[in-house]
Formats: sequence, structure tokens, C-alpha cells
Amino acid sequence: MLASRYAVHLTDVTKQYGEGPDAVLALDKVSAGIESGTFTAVMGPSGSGKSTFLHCAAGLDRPTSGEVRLGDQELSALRERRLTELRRTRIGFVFQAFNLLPSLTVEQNIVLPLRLAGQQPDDTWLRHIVDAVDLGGRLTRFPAQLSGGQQQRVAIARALVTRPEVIFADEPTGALDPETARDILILLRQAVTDLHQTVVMVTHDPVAAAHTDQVLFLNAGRVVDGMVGPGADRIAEVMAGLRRAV
Ligand SMILES: Nc1ncnc2c1ncn2[C@@H]1O[C@H](COP(=O)(O)OP(=O)(O)OP(=O)(O)O)[C@@H](O)[C@H]1O
Repeated sequence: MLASRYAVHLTDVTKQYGEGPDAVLALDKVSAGIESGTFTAVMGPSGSGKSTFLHCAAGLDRPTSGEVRLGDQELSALRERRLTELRRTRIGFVFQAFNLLPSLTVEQNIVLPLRLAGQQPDDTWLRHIVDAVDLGGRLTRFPAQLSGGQQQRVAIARALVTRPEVIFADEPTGALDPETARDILILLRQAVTDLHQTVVMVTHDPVAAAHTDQVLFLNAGRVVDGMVGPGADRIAEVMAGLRRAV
């Protein structure tokens, strides 16, 4: 069988929360392929299903029906333990709230996914990513001693440390001022361009999405539009149209 050119692929993914009259269809037969080595933004109005998309694509949540593939691995075929292992070793995560462990140093936070997987860090790779996120002088500090932007750089290094097949970022610049947000977006862009990573980012911000290669637009649980290499103005126009359509 040919290896998939997609890092992650969703086919007819439906996610329903609850049952009966209170049921919410958060994703409605969503199909999308994310090619390896690309930076993708997922956008849409509040409640359109962006976080649900990210959680299903990343194996954090199971779809009600449909298929999610990471490379050639179908996720629904995996039992919980294997799925946890896969998330730890083949997927990286970056969250709005950084989610660093306060009692661990910067270096200990960065290598945590490897330690949890019982692996030793590769020193050359570790130095490379620490340089890339510009944290060389702060490895022995604790998260509380860092600015928000520095904490997010630690979280990005932690996501990169296992050389995952995909990094999923949920509003990674949502808690940052515009200038710091720009630095973080440039860093995610470098992870794709220089380190050949694949990044999928949920964002509300057209300026953030303009750093990506392609944008998927969700509305009411469906993929309603897609753009390759758009500028912020064009993205904002599509978003305004979606808001009016709700
Ligand atoms: N655990 C849950 N239980 C019930 N309904 C849920 C749950 N999680 C999400 N939903 C509903 O599913 C729909 C999609 O939610 P989701 O969080 O994916 O949207 P979103 O586009 O990420 O929204 P936002 O931009 O506001 O974060 C919404 O109607 C939401 O209320």
C-alpha cells in the first residue's frame, strides 16, 4: 500500500454530543486532508466545531462516526492505551493556556513527553529546538519566572521534542499581545518550513491565519470553504460572511 501523503485525514467525521432533543451535532460529515509539511488554520464562528475538529483529528476525542487517519493509522481501531501512546509519541499539542507543569524547569517541561514514553532525549535535536525557540539561557527556570510568550515557546519546544507527525495548536496566540503573538506564529511557521513539521492551528484571528498555507472554514459543523495562501483581508471577508449566515 502507498504511504498516505496526508499527515492526517478525516473522512465523513460526525460528532454528536448528547442524545434526543438536547443532542448537538458538533461535526456533520466532515472530510478534510492535511498534507505533511504544511501549516493549516481552522477557522469559523464560535460554536462552529473548531475545537471538536481538533480534538477528533488529534485522537483526544472519538468521533460518533467516520474515520480519522494519522498517516496510515486509523485511530478508531485503537484501544485507549494505544491511542494514549500514539498521542504521546506521534502528536504534539500547544494550547492557549500553555499547560506547562509549574514544578518542573523549562528543560524538564520540554523533555516531559519523552520521559513519559520512557525515552532519552536526543541531545542534538534538543539543542536544535532549544535554539530554534531561543530558550538557551532559561533552561533551569520555572514557568512562573517566564513571560507568556516565553512559556508558549517552551510549550512549542515540548510539542517538537518527539518530532511528531502533526502538531495541533488550539488558539496558541489567544492569551498573548499582538507582538508576542506574531513571534509565536513566526516560530510555528519555522517549525513547518525549517523543521518540516505539520501544524494544524485553530484560531479566530485572520492575522494569525494569514501565516498559514491554507485555511479550512467551518460553519455549523461543516467544512464550508477552503483557501490556499490567503491574506488576512480575504480571510476576514469570508469570516464576516459566515457570521452573517448563522
Ligand atoms: N462536551 C460537550 N458537550 C455538549 N456539547 C458540546 C460539548 N463540546 C462542544 N459542544 C457543542 O458543540 C458545538 C461545537 O463546539 P466547539 O467547541 O467545537 O466549537 P468552536 O468552534 O471551537 O467554538 P469556540 O470558537 O467558541 O471555542 C457547540 O454547539 C458546543 O456547544
